[in-house]
Amino acid sequence: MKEQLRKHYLNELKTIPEIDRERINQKLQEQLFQHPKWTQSKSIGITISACYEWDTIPIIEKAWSEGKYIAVPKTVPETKSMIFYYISNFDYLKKEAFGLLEPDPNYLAKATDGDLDLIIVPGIAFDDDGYRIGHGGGYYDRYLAKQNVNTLSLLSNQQLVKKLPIDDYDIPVKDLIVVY
Ligand SMILES: Nc1nc2c(c(=O)[nH]1)N(C=O)[C@@H](CNc1ccc(C(=O)N[C@@H](CCC(=O)O)C(=O)O)cc1)CN2
Ligand SMILES: Nc1ncnc2c1ncn2[C@@H]1O[C@H](COP(=O)(O)OP(=O)(O)OP(=O)(O)O)[C@@H](O)[C@H]1O
Repeated sequence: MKEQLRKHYLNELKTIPEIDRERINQKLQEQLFQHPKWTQSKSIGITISACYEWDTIPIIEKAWSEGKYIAVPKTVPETKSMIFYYISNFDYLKKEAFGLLEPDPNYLAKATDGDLDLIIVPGIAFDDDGYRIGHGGGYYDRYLAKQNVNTLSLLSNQQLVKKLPIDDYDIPVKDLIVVY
């Protein structure tokens, strides 16, 4: 069920025309930068976006320009866990599984639990309650199970579903910014 939904919505995302993608990216950023969770957060955890994901690069640059701290996740496949590392430029990133860019721990400082004021959670489909389907690694569910941190996701209405199937371990995102 989840696997089918994941495939379907991933395909939807991949086929959004470039012109719409640009407009949605613009609006997501506009709304994010006005959001109280953004303005009130000093340290933000966010991924480096892959091609079909919403562009996080301008978001990271904006954060730096506002004096915020940015931390990006490195996945630990053995334990299916994530560790966030602070970055202040795009120099120390490495291509890892699935072509995702991850921080190089040899050069960067770890964010300790409780450091981050806000985590911007990636996902493929979401429902009104903030439940989400991601890439299927369960990385965010495991991470968010360990600590109660503010979370927010960015999505287009094409990614919004009335009701997703929920498993015991699923942890909903607290706020959604949806662009129509
Ligand atoms: N840009 C970006 N970075 C991100 C994420 C993301 O969604 N986007 N992640 C968001 O979580 C984490 C990486 N997510 C991953 C999710 C699944 C698998 C993976 O190994 N998938 C296997 C099957 C998983 C399994 O065996 O259960 C596969 O697809 O074959 C790897 C990384 C952290 N970084
Ligand atoms: N807190 C947890 N403890 C143990 N296993 C978990 C936990 N959370 C998720 N899992 C496992 O992770 C797997 C993937 O979960 P799910 O399909 O919800 O991932 P996802 O949310 O789509 O992925 P991601 O969080 O990486 O974007 C499930 O098979 C589940 O058993």
